[in-house]
Amino acid sequence: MAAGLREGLPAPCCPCGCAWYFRPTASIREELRTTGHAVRLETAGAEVGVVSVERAVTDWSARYFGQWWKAVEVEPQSVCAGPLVLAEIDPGAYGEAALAVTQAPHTSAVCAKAQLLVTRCEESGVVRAVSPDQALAYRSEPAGAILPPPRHPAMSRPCPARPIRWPGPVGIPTMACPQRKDPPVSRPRPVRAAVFSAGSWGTAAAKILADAGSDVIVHARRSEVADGINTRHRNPDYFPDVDLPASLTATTDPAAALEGADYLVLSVPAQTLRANLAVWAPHIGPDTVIVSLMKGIETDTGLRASQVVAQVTGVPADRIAVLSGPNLAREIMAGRPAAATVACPDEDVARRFQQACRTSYFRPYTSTDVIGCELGGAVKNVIALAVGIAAGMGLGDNAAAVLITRGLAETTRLAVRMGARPATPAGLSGMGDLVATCSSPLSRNRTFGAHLGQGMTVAEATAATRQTTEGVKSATAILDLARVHGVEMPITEVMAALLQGKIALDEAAAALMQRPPRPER
Ligand SMILES: NC(=O)C1=CN([C@@H]2O[C@H](COP(=O)(O)OP(=O)(O)OC[C@H]3O[C@@H](n4cnc5c(N)ncnc54)[C@H](OP(=O)(O)O)[C@@H]3O)[C@@H](O)[C@H]2O)C=CC1
Ligand SMILES: O=C(CO)COP(=O)(O)O
Repeated sequence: MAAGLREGLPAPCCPCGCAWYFRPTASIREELRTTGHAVRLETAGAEVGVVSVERAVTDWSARYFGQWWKAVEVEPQSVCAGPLVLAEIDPGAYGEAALAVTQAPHTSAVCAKAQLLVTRCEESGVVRAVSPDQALAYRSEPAGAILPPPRHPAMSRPCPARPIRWPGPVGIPTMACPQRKDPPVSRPRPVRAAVFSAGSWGTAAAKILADAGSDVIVHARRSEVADGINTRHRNPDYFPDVDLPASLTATTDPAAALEGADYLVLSVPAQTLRANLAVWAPHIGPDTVIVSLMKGIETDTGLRASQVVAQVTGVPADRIAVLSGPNLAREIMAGRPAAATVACPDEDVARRFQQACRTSYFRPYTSTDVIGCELGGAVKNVIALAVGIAAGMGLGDNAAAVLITRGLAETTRLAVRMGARPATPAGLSGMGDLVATCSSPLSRNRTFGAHLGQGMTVAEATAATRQTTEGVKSATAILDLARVHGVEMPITEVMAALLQGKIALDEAAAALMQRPPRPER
């Protein structure tokens, strides 16, 4: 298996004519052989080599697969592949692969607790697969060798393996995660949660967790916010009028916040996640579960927040959860009832977090559909912008209802095409959040839209908005995803054009109303 490869010649390589996006060139083979890193994974009956130019990839393989199989670091020259699997992590190449796989007849499977969409070319035997949860694409060739076979007797045996020394859990053969110091133990409550950051939703989520009995520490980037929480039990900037539980503390030190944390709960603006997380990642413990509260799509990559988390931290998908639903922070701070969905490929992880954040006023449900939950949360912000515009222009309640209903239709189309379960967009993270956000004057996205509808420019509306308005940046990223996946999203398309200054308000309304008539789907 060769992973993390970014160059190569796109070449048609199946008799069926399917063009694949990557073929290892001779120079890449040489680079892998000379400067690459390799890990051999052994089970009782099989062996596989992972070779990559990026150490992070082989480290991750050892850490992840080493929990079940024997993992040893070896010289890359010792790896001679028979069947060859290429794994591609480049977001652009992943997007192309996802499109190719989803447009061909394909099946859905679960591999390492993540969904895998698989298609096979009968003639060539080439298997292509994408894991939407992890933004990983694979291509398996029935034969081929990525590195030259050993040429002399000294090389005909595997190179002396360097064992990765960490104790495996009892009963599991050999090696486990290099970062794991002890076998997993069940922790007595209270669990410890570190909430990054101290904005609207971070503060409300911290309050929920503390009210549920968890030991909660908030990471604030400004010391005056941390001081306010520690000394006056109030968040002076976001909720100066609401008392926080006295047990809730805050710090500006990420290492202190993450010390012994069972959960890292992330609530920063989606476009800042990658850079922030890179700084925080070294302090994340080997067993810490990461929970994303964010409802945005990264503009440069088209990745969902959980995918960014996986990329930056190397934490496996079954330790990354998302919480999403109709959760206007101000209402939750007032103790008004709300519900949400906790989604994780590992339902046990989702159940544990469900327990950790269950209160008399907050009712979490569980799901394994991370894709559906995250897309529902991201797209509803764009639809809320449109509903806000309609409200600002005084277009009436019928128009709002049309936008919400057709907004749900386009959310569902995209989510299902990207691997979500069709029922998820109809749930709390989809329709539930869409209704709350599009109806409430508390919504920042709806309010931003209303400003536009009343005649402000995008720059003026941005200046008038202090808090995070994810839909403004995510609209274009979602539209790009729609195009990659061949899905029609007319409201998103019009919103992206409007936000980019390509069309005016009246043109936007006309563009939606004058679309060719069609059946309701
Ligand atoms: N508010 C809500 O009701 C809900 C929000 N969400 C989602 O939660 C996420 C966060 O939103 P929300 O809490 O509302 O946003 P806010 O604008 O209220 O708070 C943002 C927080 O992130 C911090 N922050 C801003 N920019 C940066 C940066 N560049 N680096 C590090 N920290 C930064 C802010 O710190 P500082 O104060 O120092 O600027 C603040 O603590 C979004 O994805 C949103 O869609 C989800 C459900 C409900
Ligand atoms: O996500 C939210 C409610 O669930 C908050 O929406 P806004 O970001 O538009 O305020």
